[in-house]
Amino acid sequence: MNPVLAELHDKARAVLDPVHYDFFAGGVGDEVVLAENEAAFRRRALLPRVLRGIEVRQDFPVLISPTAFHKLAHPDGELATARAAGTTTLVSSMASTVPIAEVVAAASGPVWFQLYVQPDPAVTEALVRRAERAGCAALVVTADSPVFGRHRRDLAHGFHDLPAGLAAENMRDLTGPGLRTIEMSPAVSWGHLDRLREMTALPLWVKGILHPADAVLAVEHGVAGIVVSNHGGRQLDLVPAALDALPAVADAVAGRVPVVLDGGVRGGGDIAVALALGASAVGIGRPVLWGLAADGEQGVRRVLDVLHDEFLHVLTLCGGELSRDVVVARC
Ligand SMILES: Cc1cc2nc3c(=O)[nH]c(=O)nc-3n(C[C@H](O)[C@H](O)[C@H](O)COP(=O)(O)O)c2cc1C
Ligand SMILES: CCCCC(=O)C(=O)O
Repeated sequence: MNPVLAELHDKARAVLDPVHYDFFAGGVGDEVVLAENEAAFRRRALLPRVLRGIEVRQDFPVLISPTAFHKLAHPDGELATARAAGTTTLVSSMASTVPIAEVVAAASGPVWFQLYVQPDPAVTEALVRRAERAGCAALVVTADSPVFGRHRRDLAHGFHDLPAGLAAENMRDLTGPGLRTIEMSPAVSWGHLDRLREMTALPLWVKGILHPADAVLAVEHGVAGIVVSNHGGRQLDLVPAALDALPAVADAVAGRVPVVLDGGVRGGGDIAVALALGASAVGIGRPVLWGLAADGEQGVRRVLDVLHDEFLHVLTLCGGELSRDVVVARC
């Protein structure tokens, strides 16, 4: 792991309420997948090409993955994350503790809105309109959550709700009192995705694809892009590491839409490996939360800066271009 990210993680662990730290850090079940997401990168080595005479000039292929409840990490919450994002795309969770319009207003780069399709179509449509009005540049539908993941750390702490004063602000005036604000529903299907495409002109991404056949379906249903993700090991503790699922999905998609990988990216070398295995960019989840908890806007900026710097360094050492053949197993 990049040492700056490790330092920010340590600081976040020290400053956060342990219950909130565990909400951010934890995974589902025995946390096998949580560990595997990072371990999968350690199982790969890069086989650099040399003497290619290429000076690296490349956009930073990173998005901020959607994570809920940033005010649990820092009082400025998603406002700090948005300010720190700069030109990096921020995928803002529907479960943000700042309303999406304020997140977009604080950002200088693109903000995408992550959506859990709600059982009540009127609530889903209201959220889409809210994202459109706010000026979001895309919708990201999370597909891997037909039910809430069972996070043992949260269950052990009895952590079920936000502390007084914090709320999932995008839901505030949409769901009646006494309702659990955000619902997950196993009834959500490709038909819902089709209806969303008809409902809005915003590009529609789908997040949480692992099976190549679902990647093909997603392309057939007209998505603008796919996020290969196991939700950071927070949904089903039996799935492969996100990185291990990437090559087959990239093959199935065959360049028709961009494929983003998230889960376990903890350094510039990890970004290079994911790109070589078929990703067009990676998403970063927890490291952003650690930066935010440790040092607010500055902390998030540091996370993005060190990843950018390290990625360019690794890319230069790899001869400037990444393809499948530069990744080998580390035996
Ligand atoms: C605390 C936390 C909250 C999350 N909230 C959401 C969310 O609201 N919507 C969503 O689609 N994914 C959510 N995720 C999953 C992330 O978008 C992403 O897939 C995952 O964190 C990537 O793995 P990483 O943390 O190893 O980088 C959450 C993850 C964490 C750790
Ligand atoms: C309703 C909040 C969902 C957050 C989430 O997706 C996660 O904690 O993984």
